Amino acid sequence: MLEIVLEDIGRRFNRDWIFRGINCRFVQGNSYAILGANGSGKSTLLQIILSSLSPSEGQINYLQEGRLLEIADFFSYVSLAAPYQELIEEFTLVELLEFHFSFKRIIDDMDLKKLLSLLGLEQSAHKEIRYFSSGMKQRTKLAMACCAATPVVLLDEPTSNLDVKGIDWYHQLIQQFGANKLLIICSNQAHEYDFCQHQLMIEGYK
Ligand SMILES: Nc1ncnc2c1ncn2[C@@H]1O[C@H](COP(=O)(O)OP(=O)(O)OP(=O)(O)O)[C@@H](O)[C@H]1O
Repeated sequence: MLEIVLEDIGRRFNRDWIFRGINCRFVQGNSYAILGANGSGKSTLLQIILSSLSPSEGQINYLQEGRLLEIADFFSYVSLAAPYQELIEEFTLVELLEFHFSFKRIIDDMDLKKLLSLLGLEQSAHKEIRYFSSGMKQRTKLAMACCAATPVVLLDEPTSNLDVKGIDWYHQLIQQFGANKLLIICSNQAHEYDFCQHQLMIEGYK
C-alpha cells in the first residue's frame, strides 16, 4: 500500500504565498479531489505531490508498505494526465502507446489492441498525434495514465476538451481502472470528482 504524507506544505512564488500549512495523508485505495477556483494553486500542489516542484516549506514523504521511498524512486509509482503535459506529436498513436508502455508497465489483462478499442480509436491507430483533435489527445492521456500499472494516478482537469460522450467514457475508465489506486484529481467541475471520497479545498490554506 502506497501513502503520500504532506506535512505543513507551503509554496510561494517570489513573495506571494499560494498556500501554506497543508497537512494531508493520501492513502492507496482512496480518491481525493483538490478543489479551488482558477489560480488558487491546485496544479501547483499537484506538481509538488508529483515531486516535480519542491515545496517552499514543509515536507512530503512517500511510503510503500510503511517504508520510506526515495523521491527519485517515486516516479515509477505514479502516472499523470494533465493539460500541460505534452504528447510526442510526430508519433502515431501506436508508436506513442508502445513508447509509453516501454517504461511504464501496462496493467494486467491489457494490451495494445485492447487499449485501442478502449480508446475507440482503432481507425486512428496509425495516425500521427499532431493530427488528433484535442478530445482524442485527452482520451489518450487519460488511458495512458489509468492503464499504467502504477498505484498512484494524478489527474489535472481530466475532462478538459471532452464532449458529453467523452465525459461518460472518463467515468467508465475510472470505474474500471480506478479501484485500488490512489487517485488525486484537481478540478473545479463537479462531474470530474463527484465520486471522490475526500476533498481538499485549497482556499482553506491561504
Ligand atoms: N512558475 C510560476 N511563477 C510564478 N507564479 C506562478 C508559477 N506557477 C504558478 N504561479 C501562480 O500560482 C498561482 C496558482 O496557480 P495554479 O496553476 O496552481 O492554479 P490552479 O488552481 O491550478 O488554476 P486553474 O484552475 O486555472 O488551472 C497562480 O496565481 C499562478 O499565477
